[in-house]
Amino acid sequence: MEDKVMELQFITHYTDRYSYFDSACMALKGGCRWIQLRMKDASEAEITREALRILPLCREHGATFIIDDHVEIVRKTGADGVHLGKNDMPVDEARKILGKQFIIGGTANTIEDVRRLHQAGTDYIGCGPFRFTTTKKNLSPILGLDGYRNIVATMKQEHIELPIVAIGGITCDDIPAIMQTGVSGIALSGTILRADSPAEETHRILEEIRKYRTYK
Ligand SMILES: Cc1ncc(COP(=O)(O)OP(=O)(O)O)c(N)n1
Ligand SMILES: Cc1ncsc1CCOP(=O)(O)O
Ligand SMILES: [Mg+2]
Repeated sequence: MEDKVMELQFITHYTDRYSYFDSACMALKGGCRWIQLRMKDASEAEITREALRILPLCREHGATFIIDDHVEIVRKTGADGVHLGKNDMPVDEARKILGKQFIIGGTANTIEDVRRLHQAGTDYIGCGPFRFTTTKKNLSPILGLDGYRNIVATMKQEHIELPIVAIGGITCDDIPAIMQTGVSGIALSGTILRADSPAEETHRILEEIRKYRTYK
């Protein structure tokens, strides 16, 4: 996976305003090239149906397509990868099923989580929450800027090289400070879905991230 793709991951979330497909369309229109289909409380059949609509759209835009939680749906649909948290299938088990060709992301809230995910062979880490958000139930403790600074510093000391994507309640105004903690990118949902123009907001967010991002 190209380093450049890891700048912004748009995560879908149920709203009365937009379908999952429409929200993915708007993020892609705004220039995002990394989409995560997250459909909490939906059946496997519903997630599979939506994934099969969004996958060709991501292919047309040269975007990476990740599905939340469901290793088997990723394998069946040929999506690019899966995102797994502490209550999902362990990353090493998912790796045995998916092999090296698929991307596996993992959720971390502490440096211990990062170490464990690194050992297990994760490709990137969604690290958060930055602040409180209603998009996810049962949030882990809030990290804030200091949380990211400490995690990034310890990773450097321990030579752990893994892209860290900050997540949780992030808006465009937060991006300069978060990017300056040394994280690789940003994952978000609500701030794009609540915007008057989600595509324009995606574009604005990407421009902000790019001001602070150094490409390897
Ligand atoms: C990029 C990214 N980071 C973290 C998460 C959260 O995953 P998880 O802890 O499994 O919680 P749910 O999203 O499944 O509710 C994520 N999805 N994406
Ligand atoms: C999936 C997830 N994991 C931690 S916070 C979060 C939700 C991110 O969405 P938002 O940007 O709306 O807070
Ligand atoms: Mg999960």
